[in-house]
Amino acid sequence: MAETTDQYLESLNPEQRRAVEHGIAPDGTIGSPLLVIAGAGSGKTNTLAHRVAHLIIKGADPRRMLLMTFSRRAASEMTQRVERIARRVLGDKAGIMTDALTWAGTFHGIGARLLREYAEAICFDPAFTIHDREDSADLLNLVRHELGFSKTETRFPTKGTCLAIYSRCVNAQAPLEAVLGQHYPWCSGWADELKQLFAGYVEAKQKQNVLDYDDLLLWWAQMVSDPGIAQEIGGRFDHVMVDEYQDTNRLQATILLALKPDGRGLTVVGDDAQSIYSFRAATVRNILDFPDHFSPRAEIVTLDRNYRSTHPVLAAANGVIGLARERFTKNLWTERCSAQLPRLVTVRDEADQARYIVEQVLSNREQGSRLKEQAVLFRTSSHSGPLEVELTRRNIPFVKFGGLKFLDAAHVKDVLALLKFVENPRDRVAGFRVLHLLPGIGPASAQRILDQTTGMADPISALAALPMPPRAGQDWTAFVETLGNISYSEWPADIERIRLWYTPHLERIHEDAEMRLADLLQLEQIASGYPSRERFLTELTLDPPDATSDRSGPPLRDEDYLILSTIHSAKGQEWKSVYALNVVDGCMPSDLGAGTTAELEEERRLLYVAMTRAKDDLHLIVPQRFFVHGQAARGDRHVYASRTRFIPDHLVKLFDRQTWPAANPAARSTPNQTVQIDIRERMRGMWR
Ligand SMILES: Nc1ncnc2c1ncn2[C@@H]1O[C@H](COP(=O)(O)OP(=O)(O)OP(=O)(O)O)[C@@H](O)[C@H]1O
Repeated sequence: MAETTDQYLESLNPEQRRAVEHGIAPDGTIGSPLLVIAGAGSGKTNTLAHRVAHLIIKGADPRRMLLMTFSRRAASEMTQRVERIARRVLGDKAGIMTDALTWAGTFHGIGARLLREYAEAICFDPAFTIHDREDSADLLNLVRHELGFSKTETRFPTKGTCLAIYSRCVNAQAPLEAVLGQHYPWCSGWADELKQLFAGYVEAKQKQNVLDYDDLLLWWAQMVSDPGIAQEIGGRFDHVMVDEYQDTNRLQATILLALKPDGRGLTVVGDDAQSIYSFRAATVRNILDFPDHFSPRAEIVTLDRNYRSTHPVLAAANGVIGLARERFTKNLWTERCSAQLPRLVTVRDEADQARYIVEQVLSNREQGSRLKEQAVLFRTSSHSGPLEVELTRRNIPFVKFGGLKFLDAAHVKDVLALLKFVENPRDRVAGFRVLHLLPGIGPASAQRILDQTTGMADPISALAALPMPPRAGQDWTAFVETLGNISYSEWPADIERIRLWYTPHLERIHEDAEMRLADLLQLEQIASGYPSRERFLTELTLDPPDATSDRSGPPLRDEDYLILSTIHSAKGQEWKSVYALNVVDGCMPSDLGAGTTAELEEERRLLYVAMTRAKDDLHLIVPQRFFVHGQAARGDRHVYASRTRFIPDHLVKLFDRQTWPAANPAARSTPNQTVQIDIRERMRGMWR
């Protein structure tokens, strides 16, 4: 039976309830801005979902709500939660109302939609395609060659570095010189050339009608710098809500302020202690400065009761974050008691680390805990290698999040490139990739073909009219025919046509064609869930599916499997048991992140994020030696490691310290190190 009063709010604590009910007046006037500082596991997601549901129940129009989350998955989970809450009052009408929440998505995704809608007002062609990071680096590289910078005597920064510099300037809205000085001092001597390169890059993008990731925010920010457009877009939404605000950058803050200059109807939620995306120029200042942008100041609600973790787990996490240099949120508290301290486990090396985890995971499963309730977290995707081998050997299914993405695979990129090329035939990066697939067409002829066609009014017809390249033969005819068919076919039939065209090339290029073909079928499956080619390409480029089931084969949805995830991808999630790999200096903090104080602080927050994912059971594992990653495939360089500096001696008492396996001298004697034979000497002796 439907609830009549606000019973659905009764499960909330007083602070959560204050955040949910803030500024909702019976006469429908829109309330003042709200900042919710929500500690880990304090019910941030739950609170935001209740707020949206409460707004809908009290009569707000879901079509006039803009809800921005960190990933598309988070947006759809949020919408489902809203529906579940609203259903208690609205019954079946709840589904209709939440289906009308069409403006829920990521900042970049929403930006892309608005730019298409307002393209005319900003003199832009709405049929633009979006370059992912790799496409952007390729285009930048092309411009770098054209300007002759790749042939400089001293080494010009690589395409990846150039893109990172460009991206930071754009997102942090900082001048090139400042970015070079602060983050890339070794590139400071190239400031003039980099400026030329970036100017050329911007020109190339415009000519080809492509935008990169950063452009989606940059163009959006530029668009709303026009007060008329800002008012028009801002006026479409009564409520603008942003989750994970600690991981937004300056451009995103600029956009929000332009949409809602007086802050009415604006809600942002976040936790400064979990800010882990500064490499994307996210700044924790956004959340700290938010209240003072408005007059009167934004209302602040702090959620500091943690519902997720037991007291000992939380005490250890509080201990780690308590040593942070700058802190704004208070310590979290919980009522969940337990006698089990988190474990700090010393193992000999990464192989033992993997064995320890398997032993624990299986013993938990024996005791009734599903694999899915357990997660192994790591700083960098490559750290899980030895564990993946052990899991595969022991037949334990797992799914890995973070690291290599499905869409990074060459064959998936090939198919998407053709789709992108049909969508926007001026996109030279896509065109180049596709032409390069044809036998007999090398880089020079691909460039020549694009030169002859991309400037034409109808590049695809122009391409079809070109004389057949001498060495391409029948492959050329099939290609041109396919292009023609796709540009007129109905979505999602296009993608099947492309697969049929691509299959012989796949078989020619890759030995393991059969496996790769399975990925393409999966891509087709994903595509059928999107209403149009444009939406499919946009959404997929902006927020690619990130699970790879690696060697274990793709598990079915309702099967049980262990979760492996980078800490970054574990954001917002929780598990009964959590195992953190390589809690040693060099991994946490990572060697790469141990430069500046700010970087080091972010590494500390990463460990905090990992620890606060655990509900009952937390294992931090410290291998005494580990292999240095990034060396040649079978390199065997290893280093001796020490416990992370983020857990100094005085915090160790918060943990149950263990050594695994328990010392057993008979079973595991260390090799006798006294010299018995000197083989090197023998070898030399052979030639004397
Ligand atoms: N009022 C409440 N009463 C009981 N349980 C709650 C309450 N609010 C939240 N929880 C529970 O607390 C846990 C954490 O909630 P949620 O995932 O919303 O936290 P979060 O703040 O988003 O966490 P994080 O920022 O660490 O990702 C969930 O299991 C949720 O069901």
